[in-house]
Amino acid sequence: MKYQLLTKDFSEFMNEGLIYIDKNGIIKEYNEKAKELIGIKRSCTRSHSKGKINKNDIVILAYTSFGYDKNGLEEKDLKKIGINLPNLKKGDTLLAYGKYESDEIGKSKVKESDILIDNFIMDAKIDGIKISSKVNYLKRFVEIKVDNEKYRHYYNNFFSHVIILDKDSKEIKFYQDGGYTAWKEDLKQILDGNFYHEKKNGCNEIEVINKHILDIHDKTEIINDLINCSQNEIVGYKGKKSKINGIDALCTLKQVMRGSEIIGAFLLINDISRLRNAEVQKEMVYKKLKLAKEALKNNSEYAKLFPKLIGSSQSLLEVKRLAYKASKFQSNLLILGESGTGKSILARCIHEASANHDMPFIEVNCNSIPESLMESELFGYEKGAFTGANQKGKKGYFEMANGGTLFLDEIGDFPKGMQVKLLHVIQNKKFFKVGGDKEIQVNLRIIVATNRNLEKDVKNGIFREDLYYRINVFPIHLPPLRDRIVDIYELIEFLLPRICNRIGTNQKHISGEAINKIKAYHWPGNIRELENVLERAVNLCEDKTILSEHLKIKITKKNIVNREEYLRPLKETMNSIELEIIENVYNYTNRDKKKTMEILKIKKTKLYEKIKELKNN
Ligand SMILES: Nc1ncnc2c1ncn2[C@@H]1O[C@H](COP(=O)(O)OP(=O)(O)OP(=O)(O)O)[C@@H](O)[C@H]1O
Repeated sequence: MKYQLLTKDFSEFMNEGLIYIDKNGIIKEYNEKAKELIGIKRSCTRSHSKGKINKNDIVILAYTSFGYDKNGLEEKDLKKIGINLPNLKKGDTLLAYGKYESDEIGKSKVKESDILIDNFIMDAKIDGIKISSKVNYLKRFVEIKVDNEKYRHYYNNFFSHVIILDKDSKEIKFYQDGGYTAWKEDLKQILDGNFYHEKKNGCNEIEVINKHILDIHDKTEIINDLINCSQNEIVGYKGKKSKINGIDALCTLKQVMRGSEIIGAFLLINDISRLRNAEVQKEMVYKKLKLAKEALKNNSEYAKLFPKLIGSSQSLLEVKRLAYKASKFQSNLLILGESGTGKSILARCIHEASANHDMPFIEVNCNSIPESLMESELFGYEKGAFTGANQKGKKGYFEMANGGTLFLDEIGDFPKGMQVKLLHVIQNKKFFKVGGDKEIQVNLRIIVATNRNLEKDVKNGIFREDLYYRINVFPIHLPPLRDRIVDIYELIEFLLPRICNRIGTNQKHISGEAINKIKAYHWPGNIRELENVLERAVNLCEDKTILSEHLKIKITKKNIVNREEYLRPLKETMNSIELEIIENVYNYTNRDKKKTMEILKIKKTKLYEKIKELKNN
């Protein structure tokens, strides 16, 4: 087969990292994405010169998951800074400090991986210097603070943060930054006495073109395959799951031919670490849910009772608790919540959990019935009651629901003229059919729902006050999706397979980046909108994984106006809105500064200023 090498210009547009080597293993092309993924190019905020560690230098380290680094430390290496932790396990979070090759005993703090907390912090003082290290699992950053200088790093799967202070001056002589494996700056290498590179404030890049691939990369399986492929030892492959510099990636290898001669090979790297990250986060949510459930042990029945009502956030558990209580007695209920939050589904769940679950559940959408037909639809009519009526007469919804539940959705749209009749029947459980003279007695539960502010409607004279008090005996408020965004994982897990089945397509997964986009959005249409967006994405996505570009949602100003925090100077509010927009877009572009500036049409100085502000928040 004949392959043409992609031109440089084109490769810079690619979403995948691309590395091309000739048959001698010399790197001829290394696109921007590959540099970014491997950390060949990194942006540093502070400078330090090239150097190596010396006896009595102070080492401060913060490992999110000990032992997960390639070439990383082993427990025995920690002894070099006076730390002895024989029970330290792979994956534990480790915060520690100590002096290199000194007799002094270092200090450490360890958190096992299955203990769930939001922050893990260690504060200390060493030789009069205040140090503080912290892992924030929610925002996924790890930070070391020396006096008041903060070194923060955001991570996907793990990060090993290190700062070294000079024994005499106590100045920072080394700090860890992204891409440390490519820069050969793993702590193990440093503690073994190897030199670390100089860092310049701004963009730092390792020269890779015309270097041998093994000068830049270790001889891992994938790099070995690349060399073998360029030498025709293997033909290549597509989409193999592998690790490159600790990043989970799908790797594709192809030979490059000129005529019939093999002149090299290229490696395409598709970063899937974010997907893994989403998995990890999902797992954390599940674990938190488990803890929450344990905390609510006494009432655990209701958590299990409504499996159709997906979500385990605190606020939804509270809804389930109330709904469980409500299902156990025959009182009328009012369900409040924005459109698409699941009011209908909740009403049905309550009916199904009640003693009368095998009796009818009748759902009526009040705004779909013309006012002129409302009475006959609700209460039925006798034969010949009016022209055009059914000869035999008809049962109304109240009679149909007898013994079970009548669910009146959109009660806020109930015509004013009919409200008094509704009040009567709710109070007395008795009514007359249209054209009838016999009062009919029913025994049923009435659940009403609305997305309107009924209190306001009462004030404005649109809704009868007496009816409002009658139906507001037991209100349940369903929170909007944006206020229980942790439920997004379970909802997607529930909805996606159903949508795929319905459409008749293969099951799809969702990328971590897409989940981030979903989480950043405000979901004015709630779960109904989420269903629609996912369905559209399934239709647009030709592969197995839904990417953020398949999600047709926009993070607009409209999404953020629904706030009650404006009682302060306008300038402050505007600043925080601006910050929020920048943060959203920055996260949306996967922390791509260039893209963020392009989208927002802002200058570099402004973006950097705002990012700094975000970091300090
Ligand atoms: N917690 C949930 N778990 C699973 N699906 C849900 C949940 N909440 C809502 N849905 C789904 O979202 C869609 C909208 O829900 P539903 O019709 O119950 O909302 P609603 O609040 O009654 O909306 P409206 O006010 O517009 O009538 C439905 O397809 C429903 O199945």
